[in-house]
Formats: sequence, C-alpha cells, structure tokens
Amino acid sequence: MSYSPSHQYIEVPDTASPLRIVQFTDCHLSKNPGGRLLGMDTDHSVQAVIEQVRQDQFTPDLVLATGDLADAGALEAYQRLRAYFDKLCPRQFWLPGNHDDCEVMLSLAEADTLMPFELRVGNWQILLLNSQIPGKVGGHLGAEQLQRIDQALNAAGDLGLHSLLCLHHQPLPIGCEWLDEQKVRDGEEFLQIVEGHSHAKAVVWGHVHQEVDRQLANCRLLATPSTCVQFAPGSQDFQADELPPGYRWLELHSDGRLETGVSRVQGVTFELNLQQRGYL
Ligand SMILES: Nc1ncnc2c1ncn2[C@@H]1O[C@@H]2COP(=O)(O)O[C@H]2[C@H]1O
Repeated sequence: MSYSPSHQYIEVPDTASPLRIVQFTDCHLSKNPGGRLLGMDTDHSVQAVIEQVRQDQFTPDLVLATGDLADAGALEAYQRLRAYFDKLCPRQFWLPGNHDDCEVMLSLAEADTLMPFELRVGNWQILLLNSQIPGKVGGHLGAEQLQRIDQALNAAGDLGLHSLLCLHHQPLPIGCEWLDEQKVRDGEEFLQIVEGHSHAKAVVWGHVHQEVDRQLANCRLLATPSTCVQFAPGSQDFQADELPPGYRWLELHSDGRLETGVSRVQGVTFELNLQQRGYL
C-alpha cells in the first residue's frame, strides 16, 4: 500500500520574507558510504552539492528533499543523508521517490514532522506529494490524492496563500523518450487542477536528473538536477550527461513572487561512466 500522510498540515514558524528554500533530489545514497551510481560516489557528490550551497552563500530557511534519497531504501543511507542536510539546515522535509522505502524513511521521524502532506509558512502553502507506485519505476498520484490536492489548494485560495507543489516524478513529458514512459500517469489531471488555481505558483520535481523550466499559465514547472549523476536532455534511450551535480534554490516572497535557479558544483571532478546504458 502506498504511503499517505494523515496530518492535514503543519505550521512552520515564519521567517523574514523571502522564504529561502533549497531543493535536493535524487541523492541515491547506498547502505554504506562510498556507494557508486554509474561510477560516481553519491555520498561524495551530495556533500559537494551541500558545500556548493555554502559557497553560493545561500542560507536556507528550509530544505526540501524530493525523493530517491536512498538508492535501495537502506536505513543507514537515510540516517547519513539527514546528518549531511542537518549541518546546512535542520528544518527539512522529505517525500518519496521510486527508489525509496517509505516505512524506513518514516522510522527516522514521525510522519508529521519529516514527511507531512502540507506545510504552511507565512503566506505560502507547500504541498509534499507522493507519486511513488511501490515496486514500479514510474509515477502516479491517484484519484484520492488528486482530490486532496484540489481541496488543499481550495483552502489555500480561501486563506489568500500562494502554493508550491513538490513531487518526485515529472507530471508531463520532458522530451526524453525513455524517461517520459515513467512520468506521472495521471499528470494531465494533476496539471489541470494546478492550472485551475491561479495562486499555485510552481510545481517542482526530481526523477529526470536534469533541469527543466517551463510555464503553465501562472505556474512555473521546474525539474531539478540530481545531487549525483545527470541524464542527457533529449535522449531517446538511457544516457548519462557530464554536467555536474546540483541543487535548486527558491525564494518565496510574501506577495507571491517566486525566484528560482539551479546551481551546480564547481571546481570538483567526479568519476562518471558515460558509456553505461543503465544502472545495472
Ligand atoms: N536502460 C534503462 N532504460 C530504461 N530505464 C532505466 C534504464 N536504466 C535504469 N532505468 C530506470 O530509469 C530510472 C530513471 O531514474 P531513477 O534514478 O529513478 O532510476 C532509473 C532506473 O530505475
């Protein structure tokens, strides 16, 4: 059965505007430090990305981690990742990707504190969605969750809040045939709901290990690079890219303006097997 947080929302103490957020995604940590994906040491790369946030002098008020945090759902991987993020910002919120094990993630903390459905911070609502289909690579939200999203967006609209929606899988095709087979199955219905709420300012996700920045009416549609291996944009079949690991920063202004960008690690060389045609 897929995991669905029971709590409607948690209030996060407000900070000065803008609210500064770092999104990390697709960290793929193994059970033991030094595990590799396509030759890249994923503990080393996520730590280099965190160091890049410091070098960029971006001080986050909160961290959002959007899935595939562990490569095979090992408790030790989540424990290490939490400790790495903690040094940058103890206020962090996670959602699951296809490689994650929700039960193990939840064993780190109560669902309400680490993996809530909704956050409210100042004038903003942040929804943390679950697009995981246990045992499958692709994504799905499901009728029940779509209804919950619509209700939450309606409530935010009534309160005059602006909304940011986060999930793991891409809700629309991004132009890589092999990855687009794995997009959120009911992504069209999801984006119709989003489009129907003009206070929904952005949807952010991971999974595709590359940057995407599009617009749907009022709403930015944003994919974020992985903290490890990158995938090549426009590829028909599995193809890694030599761009460095990275993260997304977001600044949410109290008047609803959203500024965002991607920053990648500079000055570090990573091992990477560009010839490999899959993970196995
Ligand atoms: N050669 C391949 N063709 C299609 N999918 C693949 C291939 N290799 C790996 N994958 C899956 O595609 C997924 C894309 O992102 P993930 O990191 O979730 O994990 C990847 C694998 O589960």
